[in-house]
Amino acid sequence: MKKSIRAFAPATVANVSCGFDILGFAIDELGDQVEVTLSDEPGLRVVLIEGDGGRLPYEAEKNTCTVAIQAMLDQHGFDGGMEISLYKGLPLGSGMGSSAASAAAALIAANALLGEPYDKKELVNFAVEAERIACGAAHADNVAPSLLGGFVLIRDYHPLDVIKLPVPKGLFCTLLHPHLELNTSDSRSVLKKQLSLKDATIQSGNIAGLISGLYQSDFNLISRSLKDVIAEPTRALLIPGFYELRLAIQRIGALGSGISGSGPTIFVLSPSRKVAEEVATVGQEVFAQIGLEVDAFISEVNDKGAYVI
Ligand SMILES: Nc1ncnc2c1ncn2[C@@H]1O[C@H](COP(=O)(O)OP(=O)(O)O)[C@@H](O)[C@H]1O
Ligand SMILES: N[C@@H](CCOP(=O)(O)O)C(=O)O
Repeated sequence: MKKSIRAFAPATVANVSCGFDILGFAIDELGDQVEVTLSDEPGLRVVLIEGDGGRLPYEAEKNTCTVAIQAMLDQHGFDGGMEISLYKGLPLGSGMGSSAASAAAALIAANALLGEPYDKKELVNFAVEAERIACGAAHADNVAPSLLGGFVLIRDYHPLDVIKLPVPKGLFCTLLHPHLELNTSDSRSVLKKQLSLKDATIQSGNIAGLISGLYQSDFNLISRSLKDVIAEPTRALLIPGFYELRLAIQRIGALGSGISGSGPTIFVLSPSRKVAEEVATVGQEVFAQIGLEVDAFISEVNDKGAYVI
């Protein structure tokens, strides 16, 4: 029988407001699964995709699963074949790192089939190549937390320097996914190309504050730091209900809200499960008032990341 390995990789919240392209965290349970099977026929082939409504490409050079594995094999030198089956658990263009979860799960499974020549941090180098074809930018703030779990900082891209950060106990996230689709490439195209010195200073203060808050488990500091002057001002205009939700969750004790990745999903951090649940209820009311359906999901920060099933 041909050898197969199946892996799961979680959804992720990239940027976390003040960490544009340099910070992300992983979510529990929601994610993609990929099964990779060794084949006698050389090359990579996507043989099955389920859960995508027939929208994802089977071409190896277009699917993030195969692009990521190919980047790994180019370095590894393996010249056999692999067949890839993708089971999508994440909606496309949602801002929950859908393209990244596929790449991360594919790499974990293929790496395991080869006897784990690479550790998870090394796999990030291959996964960013998949993001390059998915949205035109090799950003690592979805693939790194999806692979490693927890909060992950991308200190540098050249070369990649990926740092796992502590996860404070009792921190909960509510994801509110309005039934809209935003492609990451489109949401990147609305970003302003220049940053003022004033905004660079504000953003630096907040990212430093957020990371300090994670190290100190200081919810108040985390709350004060969840601000974004780079991407949010232009992207929030693409998400109806964004500011109404922010006002509503402030009244019930949430720490803060922001755009998950490039949206339209909104993440809200809370100091307890109880508040996170109230956020889900309030969020559904806010979106109902503007006639938008929304899925709410509550999760602790997933510290495990992608794994072989
Ligand atoms: N395995 C895959 N899973 C998801 N998207 C993929 C995959 N392979 C290629 N893509 C492409 O990536 C784009 C979706 O990525 P993106 O808009 O960044 O969504 P998300 O924000 O959820 O990651 C689509 O154009 C899709 O065709
Ligand atoms: N840093 C990226 C993150 C995109 O995340 P996604 O989940 O929307 O793909 C960006 O802000 O463009």
